[in-house]
Formats: sequence, structure tokens, C-alpha cells
Amino acid sequence: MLLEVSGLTKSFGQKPIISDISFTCKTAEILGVFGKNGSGKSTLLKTIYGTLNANSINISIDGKSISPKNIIPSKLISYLPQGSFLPKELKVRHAIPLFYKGDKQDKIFYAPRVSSFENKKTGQLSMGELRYLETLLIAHLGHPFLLLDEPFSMVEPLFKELIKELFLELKSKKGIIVTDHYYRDVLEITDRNFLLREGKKIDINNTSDLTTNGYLNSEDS
Ligand SMILES: Nc1ncnc2c1ncn2[C@@H]1O[C@H](COP(=O)(O)OP(=O)(O)OP(=O)(O)O)[C@@H](O)[C@H]1O
Repeated sequence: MLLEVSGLTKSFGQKPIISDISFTCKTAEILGVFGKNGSGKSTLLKTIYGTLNANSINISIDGKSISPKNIIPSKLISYLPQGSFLPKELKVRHAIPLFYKGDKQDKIFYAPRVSSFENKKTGQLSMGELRYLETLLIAHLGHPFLLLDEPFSMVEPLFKELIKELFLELKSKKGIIVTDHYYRDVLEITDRNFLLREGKKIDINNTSDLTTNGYLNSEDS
């Protein structure tokens, strides 16, 4: 399947954030989006998912135009937001059935490591456990496209590796768009990447492109 986004423009008041960018993502592809704080990465994902209105945006899936307000009901795109979305008092083993019924719960309960924290409340989980759990819950939904806002942020290495393995496993049946400041982890799993800079899109192939285009200092790369 092919997701095409074109003519995406977004400003907040007089402040332009994204200026007429276009890109595609297809099944079996992971697209990475980089950008400094405030460059508009979350804005980009939210305008596609339809939870934030763009000034203009055209979205089509397999050549069929779809309005952002129909993205959620269409179940064609799932979205992992930047912040945690699970109530802190809820136990992990009670959270899973809210998302999956019957046998479908097994792929979450039997995913690596989940049994080690299934009896904890989500508020007692480490950042890595929590982000891993939330990622599992969203990523396993049947939607053919997946938008991920900072899945690696504050996540300890063990869970970061599990999250990367999950994306690579799901990639055969999904198109995935991921944004994160952990650029090495992103570059490790992506097929194509771009940088958002001053509202425009710059294609990125490696860390040296990130340096050339002002995202990294030369000593970071
Ligand atoms: N609802 C809003 N109203 C006004 N300005 C906003 C709003 N949401 C975001 N902004 C501004 O738009 C810009 C882009 O924000 P966005 O969250 O998309 O950046 P980001 O690239 O995801 O940043 P980060 O890496 O810090 O998560 C920022 O300057 C932010 O302050």
C-alpha cells in the first residue's frame, strides 16, 4: 500500500512551521523524520493523523484521497503519541484487554519481557517498560500505516532494542513513519529519511548529511 502526503503546510498564527512539503511511505518501508526541537515533527504526524488541522494537506492511500478527519475512523493509520497515554493506576494485565480481545491479547502478553511486568501498575513501570508496552499496544493494531512520535525517548537500551526489533518485524506488513532525536537508532532501522528544517524537507542518507544540514555538530557524527 502507498501513503502519499502532499502540499502539507502548517503555521501557528503568523509562525510558519511546515511549508508545502510532500512525501510518501509504502508497505515494507520505514521513513525517518529528523528535526531540531520545535521544527515541526510532532505537528507533521498530528496533521496526518487528523488530530491537528493543517492549513493545507492532501493525503491519499493507494491513490484514493482521504480527508484527515476520516483517518482515525478508516483504521488505515495508527499513531503513537509523544506522551504516555495509559492511566497510571491501571495494571498492565488490565490495560492489554482494553486494546485487544480474546486470542489477540496473546501477542502482547507473550511478547518478550511483558510477563516480567504484567502485574505492575503502569505508573510503576520504568520509562523503557512503559514506552515498550505502549508501542506494542499501538504497533500491533491491524492498521497498515504506523506513525511513531519519539518511541526511543528516555528508553533504556534493552527496551530500545526490543522496540527496534518490533518495528523491523512489523515492517513486512506496514509502512512506518518514525521521528526521534535518537538518530543512530532511527538510521539503523529506516529505509529513507528526511530532515525538517525551516519548514522544508531535506533528504538524509547518513549522519554526515545530518551534520551538513545543521542537525548535528561535526563532533557528534
Ligand atoms: N498548539 C500550538 N499552538 C502554538 N504553537 C504550537 C502548538 N503546538 C506546537 N507549537 C509550536 O510549533 C513548533 C513545532 O512544534 P512540534 O511539537 O511539532 O516540534 P517538534 O519538532 O516535534 O519538537 P520536539 O523535538 O521538541 O518534540 C514549536 O515552536 C511549538 O512551540
